[in-house]
Amino acid sequence: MKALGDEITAAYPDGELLVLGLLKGSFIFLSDLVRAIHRPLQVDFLVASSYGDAMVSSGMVRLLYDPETQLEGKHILLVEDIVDSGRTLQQLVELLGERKPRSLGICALLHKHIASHLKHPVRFVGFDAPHEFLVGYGLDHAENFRHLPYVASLQ
Ligand SMILES: O=P(O)(O)OC[C@H]1O[C@H](OP(=O)(O)OP(=O)(O)O)[C@H](O)[C@@H]1O
Ligand code: HPA
Repeated sequence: MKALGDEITAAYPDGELLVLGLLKGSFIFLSDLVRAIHRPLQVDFLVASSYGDAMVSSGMVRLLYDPETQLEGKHILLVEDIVDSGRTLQQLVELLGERKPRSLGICALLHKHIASHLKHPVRFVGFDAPHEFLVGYGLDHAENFRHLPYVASLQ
């Protein structure tokens, strides 16, 4: 976490930084990450869902909570727990881009590197992940396992 926090700190030498955590999956990662970033920042959340109880994306990303914080003119760092098909990111990047941020960066704890169509690269990646269904450290299957203090595979 220290390396990722240092990398992010160095990437934003100036300007307002808003760290936007994508819930629910990023709740543990986000709280560890913001404490490893050593510069002033604001935190808000976005709630989206596309998996429900399934292990494959429904393809439809539902936005359940939209951040109240003003995004215009700020560096936005969107924090994801995992990038899998990339559909969630693709749709959220389009939505957030319309709000005229100064920049839009993406940070993911885990990246499966499946998505070849991602228009917006994931700039900060914690770990490359296997093509397996992962749970723990915020990640769920049917709302279970989020509390595990480690990441495990269900395969
Ligand atoms: O790259 P993708 O295939 O779009 O998958 C990644 C997204 O799927 C999961 O969210 P989910 O919809 O399960 O909601 P959750 O965060 O509440 O678990 C995960 O937290 C990511 O946000
Ligand atoms: O591997 C995964 N685990 C949990 N949630 C997910 N959402 C997309 N991929 C995954």
